Amino acid sequence: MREAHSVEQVRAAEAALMAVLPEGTLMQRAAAGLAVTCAGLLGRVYGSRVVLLVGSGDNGGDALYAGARLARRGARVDALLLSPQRAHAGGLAALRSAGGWSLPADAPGFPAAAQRLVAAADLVMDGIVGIGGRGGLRAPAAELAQAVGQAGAVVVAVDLPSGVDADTGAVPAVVEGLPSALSADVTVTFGTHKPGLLVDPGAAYAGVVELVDIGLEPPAPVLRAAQHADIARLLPRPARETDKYARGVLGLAAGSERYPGAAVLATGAALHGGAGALRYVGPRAVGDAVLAAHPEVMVGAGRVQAYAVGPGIDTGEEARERLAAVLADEVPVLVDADGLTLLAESGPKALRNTPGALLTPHAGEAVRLLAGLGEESTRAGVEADRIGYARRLAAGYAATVLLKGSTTVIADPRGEVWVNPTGTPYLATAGSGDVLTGLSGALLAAGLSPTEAAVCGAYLHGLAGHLAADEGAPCSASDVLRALPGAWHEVCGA
Ligand SMILES: NC(=O)C1=CN([C@@H]2O[C@H](COP(=O)(O)OP(=O)(O)OC[C@H]3O[C@@H](n4cnc5c(N)ncnc54)[C@H](O)[C@@H]3O)[C@@H](O)[C@H]2O)[C@@H](O)CC1
Ligand SMILES: [K+]
Repeated sequence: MREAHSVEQVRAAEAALMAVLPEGTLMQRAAAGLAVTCAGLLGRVYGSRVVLLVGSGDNGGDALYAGARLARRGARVDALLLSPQRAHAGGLAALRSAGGWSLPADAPGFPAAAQRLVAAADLVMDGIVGIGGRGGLRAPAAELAQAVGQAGAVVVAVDLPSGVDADTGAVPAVVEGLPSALSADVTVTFGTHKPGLLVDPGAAYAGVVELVDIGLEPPAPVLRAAQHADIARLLPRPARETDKYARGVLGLAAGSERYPGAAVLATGAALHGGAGALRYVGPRAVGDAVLAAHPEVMVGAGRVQAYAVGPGIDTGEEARERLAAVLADEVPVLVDADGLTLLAESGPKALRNTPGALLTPHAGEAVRLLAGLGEESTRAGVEADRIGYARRLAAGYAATVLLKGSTTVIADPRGEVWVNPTGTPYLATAGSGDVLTGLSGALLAAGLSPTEAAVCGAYLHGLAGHLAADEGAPCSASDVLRALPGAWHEVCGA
């Protein structure tokens, strides 16, 4: 499990540790880990060319001390001092005594000289700002970031890519064609992950994230991201004596005569979700289409362990009755798509008899659900603060909320938040949500909690998206569906 802590939590944990350690210990631990990663990326340190982008705070100090370690091993290290008067004094002295060079930003001819050094570098270390950064890159850092992007060097961000908001992953808009954040191949982060490394757009800037343990003992995380092993532990596996009913039966109320495809896709995905059986509940003609595609499905109402309701059911009176019938069954329920639009009309009271609910809105549906709580919002507002809105919805509806998007965020009513690390833009395709609903619904029926079903469903769905788009070709929701068994194999080690 990857865990992320807020800047405030990191600062508090750092203060507690610094109170009992000799001064400078934490920075030395950070710099040592950073230098090891950089040396690994360089392969041969002796004779390599390393450029440090050094800002005015301790993030620059980390870069300078790590640069000193590489210089001692024979690398040519040049530090570009973006705030020459405020560069970390101890770090700069260490670099110089190790044989490294520095070039202050106020030196004559700095821009051209700095760009030449960047163009010739094997590795660039971004120590402009870390958790103390506010807002995006400014001149001259923004010009350098552009030069770094055009150079062939490996880019290593120190703690987090400069310009990325550590707590939210937000990256300010591009100004005058210059990047507002540095794009890294590898980020070496200290003590714990920062939320901005796990949430887009920040996550996309961070590249591969490596964690260096510096001994921090932070409290409960503000954000979690599951890994293969976490998902493998949660996924249902049939025991020897199990029968199909013990494995869980999912009731699926999806599709309408207008949108039969949603039912077929959701059913197909549910058959790959680990439940023992599936009951389709809906119009006769849609049931026939479902049966034609998936003969293993039972058609018609009956006893189920969980329901998934909503994709393609439409929003008329008949759909309202279907949703009400599902919610009256008092089993855990997943509500998606049209089901969410209808739920938003009645607000959280419609879920009062439900033992556990999972809501899976995209940003537009989230706006409707928020209106059901009496809160006005916009799509853009939700996109810009995904974690905050997912939390508010989870608390307001007393349900787990899976907010779909470039980074899918899952919040539970207690305020715990997960981000899904496996997403891909290829999943932004018609019917993709129906696949997620069927899959997560089946996991719910198999006995996972709404939050576990959301975390595992989003994870497998994302992996399947990657597998389906493996050749870089656009894929359809049906391709994602076909890739689901491959995603299970990947997670469970086949
Ligand atoms: N907190 C910890 O536990 C540890 C922190 N360390 C390092 O210290 C960093 C935090 O250091 P600081 O608190 O000094 O803060 P930073 O070095 O992240 O940045 C703060 C400095 O940057 C300036 N600044 C802020 N936004 C800017 C922008 N957009 N453009 C240009 N300059 C900007 C500020 O005026 C301030 O001088 C961490 O990210 C990490 O790299 C490590 O040395 C080890 C331990
Ligand atoms: K940085």
